[in-house]
Amino acid sequence: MQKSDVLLEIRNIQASYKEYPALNNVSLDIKKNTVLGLVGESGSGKSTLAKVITGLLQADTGEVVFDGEMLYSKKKHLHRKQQCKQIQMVFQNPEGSLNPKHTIEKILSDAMLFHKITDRAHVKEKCQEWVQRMELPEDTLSRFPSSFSGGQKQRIALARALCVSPKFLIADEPTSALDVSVQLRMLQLIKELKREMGLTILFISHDMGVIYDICDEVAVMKDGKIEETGEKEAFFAKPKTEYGKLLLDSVPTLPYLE
Ligand SMILES: Nc1ncnc2c1ncn2[C@@H]1O[C@H](COP(=O)(O)OP(=O)(O)OP(=O)(O)O)[C@@H](O)[C@H]1O
Repeated sequence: MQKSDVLLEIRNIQASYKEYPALNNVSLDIKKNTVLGLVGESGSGKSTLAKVITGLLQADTGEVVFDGEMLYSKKKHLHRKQQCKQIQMVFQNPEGSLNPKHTIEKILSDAMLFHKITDRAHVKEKCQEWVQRMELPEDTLSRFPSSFSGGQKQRIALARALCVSPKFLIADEPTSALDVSVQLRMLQLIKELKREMGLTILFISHDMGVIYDICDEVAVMKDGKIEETGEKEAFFAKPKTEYGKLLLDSVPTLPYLE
């Protein structure tokens, strides 16, 4: 693999909460235009890795290189604003990224104006485009986050993340709180937007059916370490490690595989 094919290089990251070592020498390459599924049991360090990539948590050692540029190393934070624009995140709980006191119009326009995606004269039009793209109700822009269903809130959070035209999206269990039909539509939307926007995605999930549906590659985490990585098809056909095998064996059904 050529270096230029890689969007995000994570090199030897160690990260801890006080004395607790949550990430132990994690290295991972994420290729441009791919969806990498990050799986592993609860507490294995998946969200911690996401926090390090987004800069929410400072790593103790290691480096993160984004699109050939050092994002940070040796506790130094570089290119903070650039990082905010290029790397966006959606969480299991969309409320976390939606200010309850702001209308959806304010939430979307503040993000686009801050990152200079458009100017004041055109921002409302852009907000409206996102409402349509996300198949949200017509009156969405004048409403507050609490007035939407879980699935709608998650689509607003996705619009909030993608309206600033990031290159990289971290999706941390974005569909796990949704019922199955709403979950399927959300996954379809993510796939469509990935194609349209040329996004690279780190998709964290416990659901191996969802991972199979949306990902190109899989990385397995256990106890703060990467156990194995590989192409999705190869992983699902024959995991390289006992733990990978255990994860697949513990899945009762894989509806997306049928
Ligand atoms: N703020 C925190 N303070 C102390 N320990 C934490 C904190 N956040 C996470 N941890 C610990 O770090 C380890 C990794 O947690 P993390 O949330 O990254 O796991 P995860 O793989 O994302 O789990 P899940 O799948 O349940 O979301 C766990 O043992 C967790 O208890």
